[in-house]
Amino acid sequence: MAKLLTIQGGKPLQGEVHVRGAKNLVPKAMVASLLGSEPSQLRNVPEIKDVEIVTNLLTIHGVKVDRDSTGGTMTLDPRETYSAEHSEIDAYAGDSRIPILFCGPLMHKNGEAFIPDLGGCRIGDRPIDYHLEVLRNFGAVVDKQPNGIHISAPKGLRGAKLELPYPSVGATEQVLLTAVLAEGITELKNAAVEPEIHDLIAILQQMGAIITVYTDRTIRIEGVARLSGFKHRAIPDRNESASWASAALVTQGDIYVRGAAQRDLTAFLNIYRKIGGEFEVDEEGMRFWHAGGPLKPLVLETDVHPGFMTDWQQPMVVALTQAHGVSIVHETVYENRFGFTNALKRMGAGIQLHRECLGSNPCRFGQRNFLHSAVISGPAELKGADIDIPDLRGGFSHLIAALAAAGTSNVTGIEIISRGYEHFIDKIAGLGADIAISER
Ligand SMILES: CC(=O)N[C@H]1[C@@H](OP(=O)(O)OP(=O)(O)OC[C@H]2O[C@@H](n3ccc(=O)[nH]c3=O)[C@H](O)[C@@H]2O)O[C@H](CO)[C@@H](O)[C@@H]1O
Ligand SMILES: C=C(OP(=O)(O)O)C(=O)O
Repeated sequence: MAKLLTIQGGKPLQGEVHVRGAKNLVPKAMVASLLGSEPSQLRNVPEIKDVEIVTNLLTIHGVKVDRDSTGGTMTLDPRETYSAEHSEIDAYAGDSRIPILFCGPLMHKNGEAFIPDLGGCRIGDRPIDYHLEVLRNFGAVVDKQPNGIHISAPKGLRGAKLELPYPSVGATEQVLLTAVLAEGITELKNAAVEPEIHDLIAILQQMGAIITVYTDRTIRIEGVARLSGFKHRAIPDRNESASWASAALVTQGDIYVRGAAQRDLTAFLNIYRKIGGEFEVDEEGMRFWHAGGPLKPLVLETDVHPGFMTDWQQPMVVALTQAHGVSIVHETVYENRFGFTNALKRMGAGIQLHRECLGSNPCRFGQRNFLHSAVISGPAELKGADIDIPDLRGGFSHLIAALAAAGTSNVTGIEIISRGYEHFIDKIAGLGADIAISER
């Protein structure tokens, strides 16, 4: 039965939440364990849906995955890996984007892989052309099938000179996970350099890989014949941290995020301070609060790292609905990431979407028919509404808006949020929100 979350808004969120390992790193570290000839250990693993999906996918390929019940420590033993049945793999079609990253590791282990159709948030077309192009350059043969792709390496995988058209996070990870055991040297230009990529590189280096990152977005990988296991503590989830920080700001609250790391939030914190949020840092985490006085409008463009991340855009848009004046947000990473603003408008927010680029960052969407710039006029008095969650970050931003709004919101589709936010209902309740869960 589907769950209904009822929120009585208007209470400042106050207290502490604990953020564990990053959704955008942990499942990939789990995939990396497949490359090893020995078991690996991953710490700081959150209980989120994407981890569960990847656990199941690894298990049907013969990897033994165990985790302790509370501490978040996972062991992954890939010594008896085999090719899973298509019918078993099909069960995971449409669930997550991570299966595409099984290509390289499974080809190295089994000579072939079947990858189900991908899921993930519907925030644009999300093609996998860069992934397939780099894999073909390594020598892979790709066969598109009705419900996925079959990929094989009849002549083995060889290092290649590669350049991405855009610094895609997933395609960069695809190259790393394939090149480390490919024969010879791989050079990747225009690579993504997000903190989660650096964490994955640290993991692969522990396993025995030789990887050099240059300052000009070039990554060089010298293939090795064998990799061992790793023991690693996953970096904290900077997107979850930014979401709680935004929740503190919008509800005029005060939240200590245990586990948050300042280093990976630089671009977010600059904007947070400009709009009127405050933060302080200690060894264990970060405290975020509303500094008092009216929030200030601003101009914001999303970008690849080290820019303002696209996954921070949605909670920040909710904060900007409360700023006194007109703000502009130019989304340059995904062509269709403002769908969540429809519900905010129904709640009373003043938001207009435009096809033009309202900003100066180079953007692939300006000459095309995409509503990828937003003009936000505030402050708006938000009112509770019925909301069906459309995607992960947009969905969490709806919760923030409902928590700040006057009156009652009835929220469905909250299962989507558990793909990336661990125990979020308990956390919101623990911060003093007036919420109830029922079945419908
Ligand atoms: C599980 C995970 O880590 N998800 C993150 C990852 O997604 P993901 O790795 O899917 O995002 P990418 O960096 O690959 O996508 C960036 C852009 O490149 C385009 N593209 C990508 C691949 C491709 O083959 N062809 C192509 O055109 C995409 O459509 C998008 O416009 O990085 C995004 C950008 O930081 C984040 O929002 C997601 O939270
Ligand atoms: C877009 C996101 O995730 P995914 O790539 O898993 O869909 C996200 O985490 O906001």
